[in-house]
Amino acid sequence: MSNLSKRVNSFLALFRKKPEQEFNLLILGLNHAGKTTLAARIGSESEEAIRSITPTTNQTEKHLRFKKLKVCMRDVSGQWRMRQTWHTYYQEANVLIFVVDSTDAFRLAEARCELCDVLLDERLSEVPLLILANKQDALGALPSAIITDLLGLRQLGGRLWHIQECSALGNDGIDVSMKFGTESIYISSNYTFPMPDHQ
Ligand SMILES: Nc1nc2c(ncn2[C@@H]2O[C@H](COP(=O)(O)OP(=O)(O)OP(=O)(O)O)[C@@H](O)[C@H]2O)c(=O)[nH]1
Ligand SMILES: [Mg+2]
Repeated sequence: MSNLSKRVNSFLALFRKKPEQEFNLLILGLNHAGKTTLAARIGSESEEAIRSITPTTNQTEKHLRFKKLKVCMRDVSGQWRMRQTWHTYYQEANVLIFVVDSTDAFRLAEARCELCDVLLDERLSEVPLLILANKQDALGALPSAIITDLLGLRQLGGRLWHIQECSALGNDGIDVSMKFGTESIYISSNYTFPMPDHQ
């Protein structure tokens, strides 16, 4: 190729559309926390489908568009023996969503241990963390301030994190949660597109 055609080619390349990047949201948490219900809610599934969700056996992936971003949501099982497979999804994660059942005070210590383990992994060291204090519609749900203490979130240091009360089943607090999700993608990946408005 001549020098001239090389230069023309590189000039034209400036105008070619880059393939759109897809961002990975990894949804973790203990079994029964509400991860699949959340994923179905974000994916705008029907009420009937959302209310007939059963425990996850295989991980599921949903590709969708959220606030102008192309997103892949990974929802994995929180059953004890399946937690050993979580690490296989760390490498690609851009945002980690950790769902807790706010009504299950007894299992918050277990959730804290699992979360600690997850956050110790080097592959997630730069990944923003969104904690969802789910099931706020249910009687006895603990507020996010108490869950923050019980999970030891104030000791997270420099990591970008946020805790949000929500009800995946009642569709409450999901939009505001995802606002953190998308903003943290923009911040952590230096994504150059304009920030979307969140109306
Ligand atoms: N009251 C209430 N129940 C919820 C909420 N979110 C989920 N649930 C219920 O909690 C139960 C477990 O929900 P799942 O979404 O299957 O939980 P999961 O975290 O995916 O569980 P695994 O797949 O076993 O890891 C279901 O009966 C849901 O209907 C919520 O916001 N409020
Ligand atoms: Mg599930």
